[in-house]
Amino acid sequence: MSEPVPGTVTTIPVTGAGPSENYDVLVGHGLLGEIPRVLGDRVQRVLVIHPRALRSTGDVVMEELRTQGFQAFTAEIPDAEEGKHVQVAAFCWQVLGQNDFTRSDAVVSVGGGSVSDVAGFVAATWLRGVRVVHIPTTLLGMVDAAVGGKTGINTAEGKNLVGAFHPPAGVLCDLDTLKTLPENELLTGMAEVVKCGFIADERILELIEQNPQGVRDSQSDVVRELVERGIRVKAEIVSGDLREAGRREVLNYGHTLGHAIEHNERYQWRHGAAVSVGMVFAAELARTAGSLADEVVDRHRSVLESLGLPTTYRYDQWPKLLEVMKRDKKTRGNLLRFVVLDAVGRPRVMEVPDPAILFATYQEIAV
Ligand SMILES: NC(=O)c1ccc[n+]([C@@H]2O[C@H](COP(=O)([O-])OP(=O)(O)OC[C@H]3O[C@@H](n4cnc5c(N)ncnc54)[C@H](O)[C@@H]3O)[C@@H](O)[C@H]2O)c1
Ligand SMILES: O=C(O)C(=O)C[C@@H](O)[C@H](O)[C@H](O)COP(=O)(O)O
Ligand SMILES: [Zn+2]
Repeated sequence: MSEPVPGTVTTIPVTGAGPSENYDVLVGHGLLGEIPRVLGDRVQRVLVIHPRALRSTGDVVMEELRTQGFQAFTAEIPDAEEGKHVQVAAFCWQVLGQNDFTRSDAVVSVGGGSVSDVAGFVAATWLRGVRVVHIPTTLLGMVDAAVGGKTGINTAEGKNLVGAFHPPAGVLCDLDTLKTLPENELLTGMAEVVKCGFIADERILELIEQNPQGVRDSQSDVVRELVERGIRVKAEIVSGDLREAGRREVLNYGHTLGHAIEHNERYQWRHGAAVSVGMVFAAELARTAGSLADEVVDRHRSVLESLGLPTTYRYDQWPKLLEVMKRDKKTRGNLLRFVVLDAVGRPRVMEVPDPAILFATYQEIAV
């Protein structure tokens, strides 16, 4: 077990509706040894949920837990979006049941956002809620999915349609785990970092623009700064609105079209890639409405394309995308709602009652 390097652990606090919903996100190297402390004294049994690709990290976590006197069990789940399925949740519930997990026991997720989403949902629903600790192993998981307590699974009709708000007891972002992450996964995760840049922290955009090589190296100083800045943006927003009664919706920037594209691609596109197209669409929508300057729209394309992310989608798919977007969680009745910008750092929600406006905007990104 690697020991944390003294002085290099960053702690970012997140607050919920009450003290039991407060937790810390730790960023650093060699953090896996922190798990027992984050789990707390009362926990006896721990279910470690991970996909096959993270088996060796899962084994390290299991070993650490057993060394510390916990009863540790494992559930190996299908990879990526295949894991966000009700049958996978049912499998995990079965493992919890067969091993007598009580309300004082816990779940640990080891993996990307798909794993923290389904493991968080399992923890939220088992006995109506047990502790969960997330160990994100993708950039996207660290800056976004593991933080904030949104959990969920997909259904045939759409993305994340079933879920719960269930804040973790803690999040351990061990940057060492990113060493094995393929570059494509690092870059698709950057889409959510760019999102944080556009909605709240322009310095993020500058860092990406100024460090085209550094952003491709998961162990670089600039990636660590981006991870920490992304987490701070998310932590600040969810701390005021855990259950998405209002402002938290801005974290959905680019997701209305993005989720529809993921569904349309049968989840063969990564989430971040779809959100990248969705952000350009949202920027064009704001330009159509006359609220966003041309140069900010252009900046969306230049930043995202510098990361190798897509910014266009197939023209003939519009009717199918529109159907799926009607089930977006921001929709109210028949009214579609989109997060748009008035400027960098100034997001708001825009209601779009006229599908013709959406179609006209879609033509700006369609190929
Ligand atoms: N709950 C939230 O707030 C929230 C926020 C953002 C995204 N999400 C969800 O997160 C999911 C996307 O997460 P993601 O991009 O992390 O994808 P992912 O979890 O599907 O992981 C992507 C791939 O990377 C592999 N992988 C993970 N860690 C690795 C490592 N260290 N080394 C090598 N391979 C590794 C996985 O096995 C997988 O094949 C989507 O389902 C999205 O909806 C949720
Ligand atoms: O945390 C949030 O709130 C977000 O919207 C973050 C998104 O990046 C994330 O993809 C989230 O899972 C989307 O949530 P949904 O409510 O649109 O399913
Ligand atoms: Zn997202």
